[in-house]
Amino acid sequence: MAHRSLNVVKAHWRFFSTLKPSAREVNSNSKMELKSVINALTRMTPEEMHKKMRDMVGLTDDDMKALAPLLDENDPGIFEHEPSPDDDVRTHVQVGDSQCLLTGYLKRRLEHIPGFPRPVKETGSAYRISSTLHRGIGMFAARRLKTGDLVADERPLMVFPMGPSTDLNVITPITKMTDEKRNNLLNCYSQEMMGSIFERMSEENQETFMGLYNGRLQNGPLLGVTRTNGYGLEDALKDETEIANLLSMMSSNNQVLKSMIGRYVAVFKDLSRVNHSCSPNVHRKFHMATFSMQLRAARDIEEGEEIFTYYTQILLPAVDRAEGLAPYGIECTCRACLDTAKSDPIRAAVLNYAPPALLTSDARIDAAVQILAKIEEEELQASAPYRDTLYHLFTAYALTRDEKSALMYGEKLWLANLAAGEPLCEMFRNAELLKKSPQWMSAELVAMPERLVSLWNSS
Ligand SMILES: C[S@@+](CC[C@H](N)C(=O)[O-])C[C@H]1O[C@@H](n2cnc3c(N)ncnc32)[C@H](O)[C@@H]1O
Repeated sequence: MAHRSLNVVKAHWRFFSTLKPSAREVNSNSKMELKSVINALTRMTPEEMHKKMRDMVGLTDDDMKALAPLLDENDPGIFEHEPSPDDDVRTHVQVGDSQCLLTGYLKRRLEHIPGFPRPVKETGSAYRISSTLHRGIGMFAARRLKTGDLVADERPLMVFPMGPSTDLNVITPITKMTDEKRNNLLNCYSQEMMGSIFERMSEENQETFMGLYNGRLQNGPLLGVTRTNGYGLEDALKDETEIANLLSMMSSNNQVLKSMIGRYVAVFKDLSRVNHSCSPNVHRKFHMATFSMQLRAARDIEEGEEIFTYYTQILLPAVDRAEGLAPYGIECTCRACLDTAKSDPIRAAVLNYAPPALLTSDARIDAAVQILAKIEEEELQASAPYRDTLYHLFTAYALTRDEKSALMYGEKLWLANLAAGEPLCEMFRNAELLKKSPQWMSAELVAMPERLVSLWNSS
């Protein structure tokens, strides 16, 4: 519950930190009074600000309860880390059927999650795995899926660390090597790690693993399969202590090595069959609490449509995407790669779009609406600018009190957050809640500066 309230407060804080410039624009007559109100607001702690706003707009305790995000079932809770000598020692850990090689720190972090591992969700046969025409095996929607629907939730066959351990005896000589020597050494090291994980897998999982596509035969059987099929788990599962250790002791500026330390890769039975598209139709997100990766529909998907994720950054120009896909042996033939003259400028516009803190002028709203249209036309709903643009449009229309447009964008925002696995999504789950959101409440006040000042003075 404390978590929920904190999340609401954080959302309020995020909104109010954008309030200052627009409130000044709204009515220059009450500029001085407004300025002092807003100065006072920005000096408050989030808790104080939250209480003040509640009192001013007359929200009841029931309203606040309804507004609080539902319990985040994937929340792993807080971990107070007590340093221990085995923090950086790697040990084999089995989670369900998954075989993992994790540091002592990460093992303890997982064990600290209440109910770990929490159950993986049933997806009710939302997908099937079968052959594609030109991309080997792929994943397909077995029924119609709506934006935000869960497509798959799966534990990995194996999880292994990307980099060497941060033991000084290992790191120091590595940082002094030439690129070629270092790569060779890291390959041998990774082969060894992979072997030790593989031999612990059940026979069935070993067979499944070896049946996955190997597009990197030059890396050998185990490492080849892993590099073809592994998903980087990024911030969802990482060892912060290894990263902090490395940064404090490494004088070398080797970015590749730095990006590997503390990071993990996971290989899956079904999720590793999902092919790449530069306009992917799902989000993927790993959750520590269930120790599983979820795919959710980023837009509506028809029955029989292929499910696509991304293997490279989708907003980059086609030539840069091709570079990212080359190690997978992929020459992408998606619509965007076939018509780069049309697609590249659209993606550049989306990538470079930086909405002002508040969009309240017509010209700014028009610019955001146009960017949103480009995102939808180019099918980039799985990219971060989609949610950002929806958030800004919802806020702008709430502030300009265009209820119909605000609710339309608010609902899209809720679905987009749900699809991305963003825990705050529940705050916007229906029109009633949208109308009690901080954005909506502030619209009432900012649109009438005199009322804001008098309410402020009386509350
Ligand atoms: C993780 S696997 C995906 C499943 C794979 N298709 C299979 O048959 O198991 C990655 C490999 O799939 C193929 N692939 C994935 N996306 C592709 C695409 N857009 N175009 C062509 N091949 C693709 C490439 O061979 C790539 O190395």
